[in-house]
Amino acid sequence: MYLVTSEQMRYFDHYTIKTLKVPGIVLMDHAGKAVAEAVVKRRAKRVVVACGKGNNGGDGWIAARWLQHGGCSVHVVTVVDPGNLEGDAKLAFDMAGAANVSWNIYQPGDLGGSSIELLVDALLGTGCTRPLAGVYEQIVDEMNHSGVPILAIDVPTGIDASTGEVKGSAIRASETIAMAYEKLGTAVTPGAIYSGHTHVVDIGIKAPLPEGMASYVDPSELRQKWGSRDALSHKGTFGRCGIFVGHMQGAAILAAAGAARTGAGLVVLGTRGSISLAVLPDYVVRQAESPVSALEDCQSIVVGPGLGTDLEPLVGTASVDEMFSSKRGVVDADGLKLLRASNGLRRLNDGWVLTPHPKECANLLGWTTEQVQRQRLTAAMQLAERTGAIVLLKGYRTIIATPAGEIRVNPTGNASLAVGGSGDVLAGVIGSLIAQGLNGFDAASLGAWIHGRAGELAGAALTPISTTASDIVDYISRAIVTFFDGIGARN
Ligand SMILES: NC(=O)C1=CN([C@@H]2O[C@H](COP(=O)(O)OP(=O)(O)OC[C@H]3O[C@@H](n4cnc5c(N)ncnc54)[C@H](O)[C@@H]3O)[C@@H](O)[C@H]2O)[C@@H](O)CC1
Ligand SMILES: [K+]
Repeated sequence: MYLVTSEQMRYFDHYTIKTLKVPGIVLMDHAGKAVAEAVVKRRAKRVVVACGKGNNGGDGWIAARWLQHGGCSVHVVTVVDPGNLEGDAKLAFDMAGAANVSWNIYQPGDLGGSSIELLVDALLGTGCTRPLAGVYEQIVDEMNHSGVPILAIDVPTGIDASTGEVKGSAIRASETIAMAYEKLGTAVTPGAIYSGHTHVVDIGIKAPLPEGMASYVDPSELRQKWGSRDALSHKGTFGRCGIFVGHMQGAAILAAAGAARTGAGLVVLGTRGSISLAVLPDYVVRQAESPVSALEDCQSIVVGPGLGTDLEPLVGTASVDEMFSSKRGVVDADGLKLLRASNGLRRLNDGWVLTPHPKECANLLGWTTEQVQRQRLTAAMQLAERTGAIVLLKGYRTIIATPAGEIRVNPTGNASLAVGGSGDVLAGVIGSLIAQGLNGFDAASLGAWIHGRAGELAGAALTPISTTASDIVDYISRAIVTFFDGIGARN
């Protein structure tokens, strides 16, 4: 399911109107009618539509006309004098006016009526380019404080439709009706939190799609790239995934369990010391002065889970430098510190996947954690560009970015994943997929999807409260079953 930026949406609108000769007002009529249908589905009878000055406002006027046509009690509050509307928005107002839709120019306090059942946000859409101020800020704050559910047209007002940034006030919608495509800014946080449930409606827009469009992680696309196992396969077919084992061995063992459950032919634990866990029948343990040499023959290496203080002796060593230059794998947790300490933020190849949480991402970029959380998409893209690696920025709606600027957003996962060790499991899952031959982008995307789905399933069975990282490992198999069935997939 594609996710589009404002600029891409403008191009699609333009192409449909200019090349396919579909008048803009026809598209707007489909948009407004779809909104009216969504309102009717919610059984709301008394509705107020708040309209702005652009085409998003035009969608609002059309929705109001259709609602009136269907017998709903609807009223429009507009922040601009309709006499100043232009183009299709003006036509939309004329149609609503001819149908006797009631309206007034917004005055603070207008939305206090206790009988309103639903507010429709048609203030700003993909054209919102700056923080809200003045009357827009006033009406948005009043709508948010009204206690009435809000249905947003296309994008909640105040959200940057391309990046998901919220620079000031913004509508907190319970539902968003997106025209033609969901906007990237409502798929990633913080924008996603403001959008509620997002539905996409077809309004007749069609255009050639540019290469490398952003999308949700899509099982139907990844199913073609992973998972088929014929009868002649053997453990060598599915790669060796090496895990660096530092002194916090539990974390590395969780990564190893994630790797094994996701199908690596062999999981190799490389350690400088001894491994105290008595029996580990599923893994090969190799001891060597340098864990890098112990994992020399592995197709992927997971560096970080549980590395702890074992990090210092590795910093700046030739074997670590050589590993980052020539190998592929996953760098997580303390591995990210090792990466930073070894020649600064060096350039890697895109067979490496970095899996920072927001604070680790902030440390790598020299930002604050709050800055990363405000600009998650930009942060992930910048880190990928600077390092040359794939970046998976953890958190709700995990973002996966390539150095070339490609983006995927993971739709799976819930609060069950917010537990110690969960990230170690994810690192192992991705390392395993790289060992099996997936490229870094696909491995990170599929790994995030499987890990998130395993968390959802574990949480559903055990409650998110008592789900542990080991439970997430135990549910990986069931997540893989749903991956192949399409159950639980967003699209
Ligand atoms: N033909 C089309 O282009 C179609 C557009 N559609 C709708 O139109 C929307 C995009 O329309 P527009 O490009 O007119 O954009 P908007 O309706 O989002 O508004 C843009 C206007 O608001 C102003 N503005 C930007 N940021 C502001 C702020 N913070 N405070 C106050 N004013 C601000 C801009 O200067 C511009 O005048 C989409 O989101 C969608 O809802 C749909 O009806 C489908 C067809
Ligand atoms: K809107």
